[in-house]
Amino acid sequence: MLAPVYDIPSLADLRARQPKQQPRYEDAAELERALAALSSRPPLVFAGEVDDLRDGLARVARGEGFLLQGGDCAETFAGVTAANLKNKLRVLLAMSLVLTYAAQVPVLKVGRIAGQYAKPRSKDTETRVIDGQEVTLPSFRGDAVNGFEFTAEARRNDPQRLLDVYNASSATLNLTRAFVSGGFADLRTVNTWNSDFVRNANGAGERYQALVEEIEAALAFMVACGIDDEQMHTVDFYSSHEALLLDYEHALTRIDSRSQLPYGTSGHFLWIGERTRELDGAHVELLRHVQNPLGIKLGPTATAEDAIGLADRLDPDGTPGRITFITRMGAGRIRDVLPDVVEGVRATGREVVWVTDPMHGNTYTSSTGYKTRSFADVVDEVNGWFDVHDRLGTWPGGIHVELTGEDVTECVGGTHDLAEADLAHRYETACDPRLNRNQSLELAFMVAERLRTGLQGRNNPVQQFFAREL
Ligand SMILES: O=C[C@H](O)[C@H](O)COP(=O)(O)O
Ligand SMILES: C=C(OP(=O)(O)O)C(=O)O
Ligand SMILES: [Mn+2]
Repeated sequence: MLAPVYDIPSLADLRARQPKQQPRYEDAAELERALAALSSRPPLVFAGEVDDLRDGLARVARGEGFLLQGGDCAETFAGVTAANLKNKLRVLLAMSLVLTYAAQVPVLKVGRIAGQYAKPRSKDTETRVIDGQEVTLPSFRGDAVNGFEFTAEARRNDPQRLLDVYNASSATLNLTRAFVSGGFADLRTVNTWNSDFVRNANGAGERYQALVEEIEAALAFMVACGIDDEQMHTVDFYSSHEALLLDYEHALTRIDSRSQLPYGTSGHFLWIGERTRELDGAHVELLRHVQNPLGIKLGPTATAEDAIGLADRLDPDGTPGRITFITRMGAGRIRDVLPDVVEGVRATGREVVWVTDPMHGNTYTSSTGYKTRSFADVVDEVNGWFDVHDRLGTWPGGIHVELTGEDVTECVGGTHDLAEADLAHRYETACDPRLNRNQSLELAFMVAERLRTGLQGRNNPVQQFFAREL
């Protein structure tokens, strides 16, 4: 195993590793000026918050917590509005209430928020037919890099956008902190959002009505017992994104003045994507130096050896809460591929967090030409993931979902049974199709059911409480 590392690698070292998925800029001097400006900006998140999240994830790894991570595939600058953020937080908080009740453990709430502006793409260019002519332009790589609009000017990589990412993330974090501590997250209000959902949710509504009523009764009981208002209405909420752009992440990697240790300060939780997780690559090299909790995406070709190699490189001393494996294998592959990976990692004695991303292995193009996902496939992958963990006795530690609080029509299926023909109605994503508000809540209720049935015999804090001798 490698020794722990306490310095920050140079940008030159990272660039020499020829990292994948990085934008090239026409004017190198302009990039350097933007990075110099970024380097002098204050951190977006603080070491103490990052440590708290890592400690929370250590509890998840032990089966004493659950992770809910969700938000847009690609945040956009235009999407930094109070209404958009409020709706996104609302759906995440509503999901988290149901999950907390069902899992009988605290739920860590982590947004794909305040930094999720850069996208790895499968193709470098995009071709469209315009006025009968084929036009080919660079792919959209997220607002951090270029513009979504299909014009040569918009698709030009612009280093100023890195500063815009910082500003947009800062505004988002500011509002998020205000929302989650200012009464918006009050559990009573949150439960009314869930009852609205079940009331309007066709068949699924009846199935989940009882759960909402139980939660309401539990809340009423807590109030009757005199639980203080503060506990009812403040929650912790963390930010996360894929640490894709090395220029940006490097500029925001800082030595914490108290501990003298390096932290990624662009977000609390950083993850390495499926396309950039080579062991000797620049992404692993940068992130192995920071103290943040790290996510690693594992696709359908991942092996136990890959997972163990990454864990050894990124976490040589086995820090609790450091490693989260986010599996995104696809509904058709999860039951075959996941068991070996989980068993291999478990045999090393590591305690990691196992999370399912049921989105990225289930993308296809609809007959109407939209990049979409079927809610049934999402549910199938989640069920497959639960089946594997239940069989192996490992703790299914959390879900990672692309979602929005808006009533978009990007994924088919769900309570309102969206059809491919409906996709055109409100297809607004800048990259991958997201679950809309109802689909997200339905997923939370479905996960809650699985958590409840899988709880038998599990030694969690609630069960310990009831088992304690009086
Ligand atoms: O979000 C994930 C990836 O960026 C995305 O799925 C890639 O999409 P593409 O295949 O359209 O490039
Ligand atoms: C790019 C993403 O995922 P993956 O790396 O798993 O493809 C994503 O989470 O948006
Ligand atoms: Mn995506």
